[in-house]
Amino acid sequence: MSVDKIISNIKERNPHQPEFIQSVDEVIESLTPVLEKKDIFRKYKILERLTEPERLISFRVNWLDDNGEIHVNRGYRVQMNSALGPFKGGLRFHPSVNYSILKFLAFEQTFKNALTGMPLGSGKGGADFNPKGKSDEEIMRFCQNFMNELFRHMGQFTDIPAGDIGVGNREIGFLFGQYKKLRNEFAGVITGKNVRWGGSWVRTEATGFGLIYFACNMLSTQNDSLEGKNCLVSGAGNVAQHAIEKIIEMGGKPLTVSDSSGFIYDEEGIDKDKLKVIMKIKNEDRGRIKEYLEHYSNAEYHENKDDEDYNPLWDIKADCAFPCATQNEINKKDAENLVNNNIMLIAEGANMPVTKEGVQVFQDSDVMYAQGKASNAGGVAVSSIEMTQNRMGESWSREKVNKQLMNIMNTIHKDCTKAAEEYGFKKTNYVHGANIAGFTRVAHAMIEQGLT
Ligand SMILES: NC(=O)c1ccc[n+]([C@@H]2O[C@H](COP(=O)([O-])OP(=O)(O)OC[C@H]3O[C@@H](n4cnc5c(N)ncnc54)[C@H](O)[C@@H]3O)[C@@H](O)[C@H]2O)c1
Repeated sequence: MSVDKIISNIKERNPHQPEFIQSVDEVIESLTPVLEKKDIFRKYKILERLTEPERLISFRVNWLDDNGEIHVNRGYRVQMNSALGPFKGGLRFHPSVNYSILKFLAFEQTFKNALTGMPLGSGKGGADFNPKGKSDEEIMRFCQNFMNELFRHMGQFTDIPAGDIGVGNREIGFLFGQYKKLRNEFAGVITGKNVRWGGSWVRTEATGFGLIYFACNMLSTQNDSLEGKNCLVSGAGNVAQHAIEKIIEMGGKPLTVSDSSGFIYDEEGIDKDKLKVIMKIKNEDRGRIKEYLEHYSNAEYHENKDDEDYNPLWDIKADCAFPCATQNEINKKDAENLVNNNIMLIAEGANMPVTKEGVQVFQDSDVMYAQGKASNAGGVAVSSIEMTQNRMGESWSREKVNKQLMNIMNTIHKDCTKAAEEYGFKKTNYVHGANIAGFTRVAHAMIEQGLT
C-alpha cells in the first residue's frame, strides 16, 4: 500500500480527532523516505499498528465539591504501545482533554520514549477536570475517585503514569496514596513522587533541565552557547520554571513567562529571586502570572485578547525561544515573527506547541528547531530512572541523576543528528532526525516480538 493510502486510511478511521491527525501527519512526512527505502516496515504494517492504541480506557469519575454538590467528569487512559516496555506517560487534568488530545500525546510519547533508549512503552491519560480554583480537598477527592477506577489498569510492570498539565506534586501524592490504599502495596507505579517517599531527585526539574541541556547541544554544533542569550519562555508551570532555572545557570537571560490569561515581559531579565516569586505565585498561592507585577512593577503584562491572530510574546526580539505551555501555542504568524526577528533556536518544552503551518515556516528557514519528542524527553527519562530506583529499593544522589539526565540528552542529540544524516537530511534537521530515530527503534521491536 502506498504511503498516501496509509495516511488517508488513518484519517478515515479517526474522524473528529484533529490534534491526533496533526501529530501523525508531521511524523509521516519524516518517515516517507524510510518507508520507501525499507520495505519491511510496510510489510509488517508498522505505521498502521503504531497509530492504533493497544487499549483505550474511558471511565466515569464522580466527586463531591466543598458544598456537597456532585460532579461527573470523564477519565481516560490511552495504552498506546508496549513494544519497548510497560505503558508510560503522564496524566493531564484540563477541560480540553479528550481522545484526540490524549492520542496525539500518546503517539508522540511512543517516539519520545524510544529516543531515551530506556525500556519504556507509551501511554497518556487524564480527565476533562479543571483544577483551576478548586480547594486542596476538592483536588484530593477528585484524585481519589479517579484512582478508584484507574488502579485496576496500572502496575509497575504494566502501566506507570506520571504528571502533565494540571497534575503536579500535590496531585501525584493524592493519586499514589489512593493506589496504595486500594492495592495494599507500596510500589513504583507512578513517577514524580516526592523524594521523601519514593521519588527521585531531579524528576521535578527534569523536563526543563533536559530541554536546556538539549538546546546547549544544538548551540554547540555552531560552536556557540547560551551565555548572554536572550530567551523567550512561555508557560509558568513545571517545565517553564525549571527551564528558566537552567537558562539562568547557563548564563542566559529569560525575558518572558506566561499563563493562559497573558504574559509577563521583564526586559531586565528574570533572575533567581524573580523565579522564586513566580514559583510562589504558581506552586503555593496557585495564582495568576499577572501578580508578578505586584513584586516587579517595571515589568510589562500583556493580557491575551480573543481578536488577536498572533501572540505578541513571540514577536519580542530574542536569540532563543522555548515554548513550554501547551499544544498549538505558536501559529504560522508567530513562527514568521520569530524568524523575521532572527531567532537562532527554538526548542520545545511543551508537546506539539507549533501548528503544522508554523513547523513549515521553521523548516523553510535557517533556524535550529527541535520538537518536544527529542528536546523534552528528559522528564520521562528521569521517570525511568525513578522506576529503576524503586525496583532496586535505592535512592540515588542528585548529582548522579543529573549527570545521567545530561548524558541521556547528549545521546538523544547525537542519535537525532545521525538518523537525519543517514536519510540524506541536514544533520541539524532535528524534526526528521527525531522521528526517524524513534520510529526505527520501536518498529524493530514490534517486528521481533511477532504479531501480538
Ligand atoms: N511535566 C512534564 O514532565 C512534561 C514532560 C514533557 C512534556 N510536558 C509538556 O509541557 C507542557 C507544560 O506542562 P507542565 O507539566 O509544565 O504543566 P503545568 O500544568 O505545570 O504548566 C502548564 C502551564 O502552561 C500554562 N498554559 C496552559 N494553557 C495555556 C495557554 N493556552 N496559553 C499560555 N499558557 C498556558 C498554564 O497556565 C501553566 O502555567 C505540556 O505541553 C506538557 O505536555 C510536560
